[in-house]
Amino acid sequence: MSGDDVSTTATSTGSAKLKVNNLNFHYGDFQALKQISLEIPSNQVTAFIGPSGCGKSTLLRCFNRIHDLYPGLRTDGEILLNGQNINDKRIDIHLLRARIGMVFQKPTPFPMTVFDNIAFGVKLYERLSSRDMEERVEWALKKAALWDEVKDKLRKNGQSLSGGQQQRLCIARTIAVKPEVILLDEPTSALDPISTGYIEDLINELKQDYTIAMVTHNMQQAARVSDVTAFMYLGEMVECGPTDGIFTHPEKKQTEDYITGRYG
Ligand SMILES: Nc1ncnc2c1ncn2[C@@H]1O[C@H](COP(=O)(O)OP(=O)(O)OP(=O)(O)O)[C@@H](O)[C@H]1O
Repeated sequence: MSGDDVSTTATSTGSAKLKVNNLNFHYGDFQALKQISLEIPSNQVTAFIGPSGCGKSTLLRCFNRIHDLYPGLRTDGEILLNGQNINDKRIDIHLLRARIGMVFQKPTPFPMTVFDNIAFGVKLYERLSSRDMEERVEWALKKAALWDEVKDKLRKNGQSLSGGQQQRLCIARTIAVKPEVILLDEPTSALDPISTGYIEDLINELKQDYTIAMVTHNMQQAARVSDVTAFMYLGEMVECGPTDGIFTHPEKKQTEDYITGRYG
């Protein structure tokens, strides 16, 4: 565990919640991330963009060590969460995943009731009375802007909701354990424009309480919802900075070519 506390490090956009230093990642012989360094500021939305296969999802998955579940994968370098290196083998991986929650591209509610979808994760970390659990479930559903639509369906199977509702249920499930960081991997790519609008509004609300890192293929979405944009190419971090600047006057030609649709 690192003794350095960088949680107050000032960046151009705010204090860093996550700080990545010289991160490399290998799938067997293939190096998917090369010397990645960046800061993810607190209470802001950082969007990762770049052509297919450039390593966006791989990087996001490094932030809560999902790769640990699979053999043959290798990582080196540091990822500091409030100054603590999460790649340190002494880190409690379950607690880490409570602090850094993840929502995937395809809505993945558990095959259980709406209520239990949320209560399940909370029970892994906390012992709550029935009443407190009911309050937590309601709180999470309200935060995820889903409560009004499901308050009479709490005992229905979560998988019976619409796709957009299922994705908000997954966001509610993530929020319910009170994480510090929420990772969103193309959270709207399976959704219609109305559901996408809901999720984008929600992301905007959630950044008041959480730090958000998201992968998106949709450049308009990155421009609409993110404060910071990171452009990746072939496993490298090409450019990272305030979203306005990246979209109006990128420093690197590769970034400009990508955002103007010249490749990718
Ligand atoms: N399990 C795996 N085993 C081997 N190589 C992998 C594995 N997962 C991803 N890769 C490779 O790592 C590179 C980065 O993949 P990754 O999924 O992170 O890219 P991405 O930028 O998120 O792509 P997309 O936008 O298409 O989702 C790609 O070349 C991919 O083929």
